[in-house]
Amino acid sequence: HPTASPNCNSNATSFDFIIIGGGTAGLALAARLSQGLVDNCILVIEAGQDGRDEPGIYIPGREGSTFGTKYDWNLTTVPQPNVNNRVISMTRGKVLGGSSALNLMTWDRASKAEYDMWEELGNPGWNWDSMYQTMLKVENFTSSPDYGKAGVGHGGPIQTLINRILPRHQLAFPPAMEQLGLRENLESLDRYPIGVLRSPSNIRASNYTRSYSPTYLELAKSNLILTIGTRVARINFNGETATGVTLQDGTSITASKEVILSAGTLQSPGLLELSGIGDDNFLKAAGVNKTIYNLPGVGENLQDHIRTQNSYQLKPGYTSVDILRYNATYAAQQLTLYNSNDPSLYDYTGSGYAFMNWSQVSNATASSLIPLAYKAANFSSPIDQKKLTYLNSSLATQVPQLEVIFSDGYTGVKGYPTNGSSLYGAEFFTIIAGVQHPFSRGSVHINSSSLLAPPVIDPKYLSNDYDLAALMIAAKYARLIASTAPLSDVWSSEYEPGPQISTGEQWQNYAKSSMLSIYHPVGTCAMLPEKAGGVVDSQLKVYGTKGLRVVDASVMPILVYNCGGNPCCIREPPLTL
Ligand SMILES: Cc1cc2nc3c(=O)[nH]c(=O)nc-3n(C[C@H](O)[C@H](O)[C@H](O)COP(=O)(O)OP(=O)(O)OC[C@H]3O[C@@H](n4cnc5c(N)ncnc54)[C@H](O)[C@@H]3O)c2cc1C
Repeated sequence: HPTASPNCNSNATSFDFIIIGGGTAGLALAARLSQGLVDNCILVIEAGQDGRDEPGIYIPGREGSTFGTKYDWNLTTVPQPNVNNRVISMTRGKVLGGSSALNLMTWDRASKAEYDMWEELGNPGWNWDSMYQTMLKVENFTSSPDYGKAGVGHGGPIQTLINRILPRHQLAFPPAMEQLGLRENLESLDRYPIGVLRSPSNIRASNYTRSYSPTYLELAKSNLILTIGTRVARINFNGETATGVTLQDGTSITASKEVILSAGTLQSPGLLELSGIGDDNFLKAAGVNKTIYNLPGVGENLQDHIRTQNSYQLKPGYTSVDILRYNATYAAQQLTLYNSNDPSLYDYTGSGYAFMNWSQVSNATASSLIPLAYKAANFSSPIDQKKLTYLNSSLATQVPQLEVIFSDGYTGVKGYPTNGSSLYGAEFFTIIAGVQHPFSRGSVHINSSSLLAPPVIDPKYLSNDYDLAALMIAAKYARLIASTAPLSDVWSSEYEPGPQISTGEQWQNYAKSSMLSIYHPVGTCAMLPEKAGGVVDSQLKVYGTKGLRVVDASVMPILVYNCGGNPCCIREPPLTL
């Protein structure tokens, strides 16, 4: 393709647009800008390396193997007093593609009502109808008899499919959920997700590799310049106008039109603060000398999904992905099959899902949780008011409150049995149960003017009785699911938490000791009116500035069920430029 200008190359020191962060949203936006503004020169600056040749990233069945490696920012929360003072991992991709390189490849979408709520919160144009059309443009679904026709897109860059590998014992999950009153829903991506289903995954059908945001680069023209392994230290300003960025090594690069921040929910706020945009008090305490704009919403409103997980030992005759961890010969055979593009256990991604509201757990559950929600809610917060609406209006039947994931293999907190122990070599499945609209909202801020100081992440997990009770109910319900036929026929014992947990107090303690994040932090540069704590307006422009936007999952004002900011959730341009 012809370049915008001969000066649009990697040696340039001036660009039209600079995008900070070549992650999920950053690369999608960069490619669409490149296509739409062919005369403009666009620079993407990504701190991580290119991981497209890394098997831990591209082999679906190796999902999770990159956590804690150089591809992960290895962020953690501060100790969380309500979960036994534990420090919770906040896995985030530090690699081209960002967290889409590390995520678990579940391709799903929230309910219509949850997107419509963004508009009701003061963001004209951000509703199901407009976002759905652009979300469909993201994907190219390979049709399957195991999934419906509505809700899937065709012709987009991200390849999605129904996984060809299905653990035999997972076949018992949908009928167990149906026994518990849930219906099958094979069009879960089309407005109403409630039901039990086999979820699509973002995998390329041609070679069974992860299909994720770097795929967008294939759409880009040569006016897109990508710099990897380079960290932005701050955004530069002339008065209130963003003029470019300074890199970690001190180099300055100019943006003549816009700087676009896409460093993710946990790092975009810090870059704003280091650049002088945020709550004046935080900036001063951290040693940031110059305030460009006092914007107290920066880094606040942190919301995340929470989960527990129960694990069950499979009866003899069932093979789970656990075999790949203890049987090296079998694992090598499966890898050979994978590398020959034959069906292999390494194709595996989680696909057993159920979404439901509290009444579907039981009417008594809904009745007991609603008063706790009213106690937990901050009535001056529009976010909390909307969360109450989900629970206590006609929307209660449409908006999922509980997500259940049938996860093959052991994915608990206690740990897989150690080599030498009697259960080493046993195989498990895990029922993960996630609370979708918790009321806890926390924050992420800098506490130092040094770029290298990790952000102070405090999600305030389980800081109210609703979240704790909901998580406890979720854990108990996971046992009920496992104990319902025909799923009850495939396992011999509950490995975690174990049958000794039975009283209300014990379940409560289990919820506290086993709670984990489900990796969907959002909301810290919220798209809300400024007086409601917003950081960006409905064009994603940062209040009090010119030439600066934020486009990543941090702008989501209110958590949507399950989908944490995958491109399936993030709207593509056009915005007004
Ligand atoms: C383990 C895990 C599992 C998940 N599973 C799913 C799933 O199955 N389905 C689903 O829909 N969602 C899932 N999610 C959520 C989803 O992946 C994220 O919400 C989404 O990827 C966030 O996109 P983003 O663009 O906001 O941020 P990111 O994709 O994280 O992008 C931020 C980018 O900015 C870069 N960066 C940060 N600071 C700087 C700097 N100073 N200079 C330059 N670059 C910088 C980072 O390296 C990164 O590449 C999961 C997430 C994780 C972590």
